Amino acid sequence: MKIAILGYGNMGKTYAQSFINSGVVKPADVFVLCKRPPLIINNTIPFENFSTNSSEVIPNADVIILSVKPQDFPELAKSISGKFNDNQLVLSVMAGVKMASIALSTGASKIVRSMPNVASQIGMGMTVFSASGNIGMENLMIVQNLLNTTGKSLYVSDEDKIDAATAVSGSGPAYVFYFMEAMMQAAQKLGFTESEAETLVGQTFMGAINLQNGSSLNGRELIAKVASKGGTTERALAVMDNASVTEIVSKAINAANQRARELGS
Ligand SMILES: NC(=O)C1=CN([C@@H]2O[C@H](COP(=O)(O)OP(=O)(O)OC[C@H]3O[C@@H](n4cnc5c(N)ncnc54)[C@H](O)[C@@H]3O)[C@@H](O)[C@H]2O)C=CC1
Ligand SMILES: O=C(O)[C@@H]1CCC=N1
Repeated sequence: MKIAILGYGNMGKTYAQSFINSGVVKPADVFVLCKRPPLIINNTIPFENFSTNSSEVIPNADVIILSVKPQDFPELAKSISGKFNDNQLVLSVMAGVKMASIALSTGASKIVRSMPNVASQIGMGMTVFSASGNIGMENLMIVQNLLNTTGKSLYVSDEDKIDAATAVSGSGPAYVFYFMEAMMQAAQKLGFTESEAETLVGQTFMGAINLQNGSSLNGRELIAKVASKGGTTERALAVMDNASVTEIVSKAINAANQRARELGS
C-alpha cells in the first residue's frame, strides 16, 4: 500500500513512523508533500519521496493523508483540487474540517475523517473516525488497520461526534498535562524540588491509570478506596467540589467542541 502525507508536522510524521514501524507500509511507499524540502531526514523514507509539488506525490498513493492545520487547508486544497482518482482514499486528521467541505474543495470522493491524539506518537493514541457513505467495509478495514498502528480506534457513523471526540480525546492529553502541572506546582510549594515533584506526580498518574484499567470499579468507587472518612483526600475533594471543578471541566470540553465546529464553518 502506498501512502501520501500532505503536511509533515507532528501528526504527519507520527503517522508515517507508525505505519512504517508496524510493517504495514514500506518506507519506500511513503510520499510526502512539504512546504520546503527537508535538509535532514532522520527516518527511513527515501529522500526522493519528499516533494513540494503535490502532482509528484498524490498520483503515487492509495491513501492520502491530510495533516495540515485547518487554517492552512484552503491554500492546500487549491493546489490539490482535481488531482484525485475515484479509487484513492483521503484520510483527514484536521480538526473541524468536514468531509463535505474536503470533497467540495478537493474533488476527492472517498473521504475518512479522523481525530487522533498526540499519544499516537508512542502507539498509545486514541483515534475516532467516520467515513463518507461511498466507502465500503473493505476500505474501512484498510483505514482502521492503518489507524490501529497508532493505538486504539473507534468508528462513529455520526460525523458530529468527530468534533466531540476532538474536544475529549484529541485535545485531552493537554488537559491531563495541565492537571499534572498544577499538582507539580502545588508539590513544589510544599517543599519538593521540581524533579521530586515530577516523580511524585508522574508515578501517581501512572499508578492511578493502571489501577483504573485493571478494575471493574467506577470512578466514584475508586475514589472511595482512597478517601478515608474524615481524612485528607476527603478534605481536598471538598475544595474541588466547592470550586465546581467537574462543571469547569465540562465547560472547557464544550468550549473545545464549539471551537472544532467553528474551524469547520
Ligand atoms: N497535534 C495534535 O495533538 C493533533 C493535531 N491534529 C490535527 O492535525 C493537523 C496537523 O497538526 P500538527 O501536526 O500538530 O501541526 P504541525 O504544524 O506540526 O504540522 C503541519 C505541517 O503542515 C505543513 N503545511 C502547511 N501547509 C502546507 C502545504 N500547503 N503544503 C504542504 N505542507 C504544508 C506545515 O509546514 C507543517 O509541517 C491539524 O489539522 C490538527 O487539527 C489532530 C489531533 C491531534
Ligand atoms: O488543538 C487543536 O486544535 C488540535 C486538535 C486536537 C489537538 N490538537
